Amino acid sequence: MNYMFLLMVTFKIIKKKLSKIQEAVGFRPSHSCSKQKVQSVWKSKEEASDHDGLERSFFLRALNLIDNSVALHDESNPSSYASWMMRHPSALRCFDGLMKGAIGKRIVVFLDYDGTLSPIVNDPDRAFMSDEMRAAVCEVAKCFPTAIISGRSRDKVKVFVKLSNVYYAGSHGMDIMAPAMPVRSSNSNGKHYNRALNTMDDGVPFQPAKKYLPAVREILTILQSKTRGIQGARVEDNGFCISVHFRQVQQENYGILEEKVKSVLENYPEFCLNEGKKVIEIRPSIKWNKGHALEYFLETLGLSSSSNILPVYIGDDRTDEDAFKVIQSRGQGYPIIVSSIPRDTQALYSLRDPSEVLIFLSRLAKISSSK
Ligand SMILES: O=P(O)(O)OC[C@H]1O[C@H](O[C@H]2O[C@H](CO)[C@@H](O)[C@H](O)[C@H]2O)[C@H](O)[C@@H](O)[C@@H]1O
Repeated sequence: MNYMFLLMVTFKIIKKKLSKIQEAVGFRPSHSCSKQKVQSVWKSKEEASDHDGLERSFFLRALNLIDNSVALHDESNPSSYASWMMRHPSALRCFDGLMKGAIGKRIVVFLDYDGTLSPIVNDPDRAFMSDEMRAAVCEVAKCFPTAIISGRSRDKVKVFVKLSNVYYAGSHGMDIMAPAMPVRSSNSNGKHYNRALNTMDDGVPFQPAKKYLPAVREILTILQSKTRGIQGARVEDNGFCISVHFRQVQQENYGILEEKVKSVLENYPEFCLNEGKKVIEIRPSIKWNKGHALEYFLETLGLSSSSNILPVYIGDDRTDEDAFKVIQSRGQGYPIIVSSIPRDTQALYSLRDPSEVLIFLSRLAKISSSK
């Protein structure tokens, strides 16, 4: 009796908390997004993840709500997040179905870093992943070939992840350390692909933008000096790409910063700009992205032409859409977006935030070890 009462009170508190968060996030239907709206949606997500994400995750974890679809149902605005979730259902809610679909197939796991394995934070140098997350990724990698594909430099993401049994690609896939030779896999015999990868050999680098490296270095130096006067602006060396962060820049200086970056790039026509989460990303204009990196890994793993492979890709950023598209066009695999707001995406499934990614990965590892 007391237990029931306690449970009801806790549930009410959480419901109240969640509705406050939903208000703060300002859910909007994705189908009616104009360019302007898309930008403000991104802004809302930033605010939500910065202020409310951790608190909400704490509450969900405290209740051990693995399937939170009920708690997330927005009754006052059924056309927004709830309808988006109908089109991009929770990968946790669908977990059993997804695993049924994976029987007899070889799962290969691809993970983005920022916003997926680690929460978005103000200081890019402090975007640490939790020990829990590291352990979950490690367990997954023992069961399935696993690669991290990040916009960061490969070295930096490796320093954050600190695992030796995963493959790494940095610079949005332009710096890959791939398996030295196709990995021979055991016949899955109708079971999940569970070839353990306990250690990683040195691998072979693949760097399709290598010839642009001297220009990247030049641009980096120029940008560092040109943006020095803008308080909060930060230039990050991502190997073959550069990030100019404006998360801590006063809003009235956004335009000035953007103009400076654009003026530098006028002298480097072979480079292009993309906007990420409060970051301008500069990269060589070559036809190579996270989707190509995914295909490259499959190729070097010796799995590319296999009809029964099942790539699972989890990511939260616009650059991850290229990988989602590849999975969609292969017609095999699970593209999963990490988002707490409706977004236009090629992903088929969703997870709200890194805390849900953690639960998903933990379940994935358990499923395999229980086979
Ligand atoms: O492909 P990713 O691994 O997701 O990398 C994309 C960018 O992630 C990082 O920036 C983002 O996360 C930071 C830390 O949470 C945050 O401060 C920043 O505002 C976000 O944009 C990274 O620092 C960038 O270089 C990557 O391009």
